[in-house]
Amino acid sequence: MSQRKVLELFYDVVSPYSWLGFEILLRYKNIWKIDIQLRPGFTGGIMHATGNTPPAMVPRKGAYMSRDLERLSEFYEVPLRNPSDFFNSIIKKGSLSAMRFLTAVQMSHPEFLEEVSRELWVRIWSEDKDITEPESILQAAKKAGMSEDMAKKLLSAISLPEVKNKLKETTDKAVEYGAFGMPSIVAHINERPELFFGSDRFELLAHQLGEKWLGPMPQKSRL
Ligand SMILES: N[C@@H](CCC(=O)N[C@@H](CS)C(=O)NCC(=O)O)C(=O)O
Repeated sequence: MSQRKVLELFYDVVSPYSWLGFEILLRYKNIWKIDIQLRPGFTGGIMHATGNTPPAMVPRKGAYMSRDLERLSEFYEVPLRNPSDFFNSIIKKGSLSAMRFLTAVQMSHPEFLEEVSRELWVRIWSEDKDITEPESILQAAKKAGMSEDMAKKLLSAISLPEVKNKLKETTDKAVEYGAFGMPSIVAHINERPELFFGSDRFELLAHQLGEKWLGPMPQKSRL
């Protein structure tokens, strides 16, 4: 039996394009028979390490991005909605505590990683809600089906050096692969890691994997 190809998805919940990449890859998981490794990282760390800046810091790119996301939301059926105060929620408040929480989830209860990630995206990129306060993170964990006890325990772990180091290690690994932003997908094809940046390279990724791109909703596709 042929082995599933491994794809690492480096993502950050502050990044709306990461949400698209995450949902699309998961839709294709069994169609392309790929093994997806979710790798929560920190965009701020990648930007710092590579001298890059978030695209929306250029006003014209920010305006384009806002319309781009509206169109992509409809196309991919992911309920993205631009936050009312982009600068405050995305740039100023950011996602460090949320990404440390996801790292703690990954380390101790990886079975919740997918759903807690999604609930954090729903808060920040769909419901225009905070993801930085402890109560906000606990709410996301609860909606993901985690018990309050477990969520509180993981939340108290986010200041531990092991958790901080693991997030840094994941971020550094993405940079080592050549990443300069999020999402970054690393496909292990014929033992060679191939980096794909963004959520708009799926057609190319499919080609490289020797698979078919069936559009945004592959389960519904009649191609
Ligand atoms: N064209 C990409 C854009 C992805 C993107 O802009 N990602 C942001 C974070 S939300 C980033 O890290 N950008 C770095 C860059 O553009 O250099 C897509 O459609 O997914």
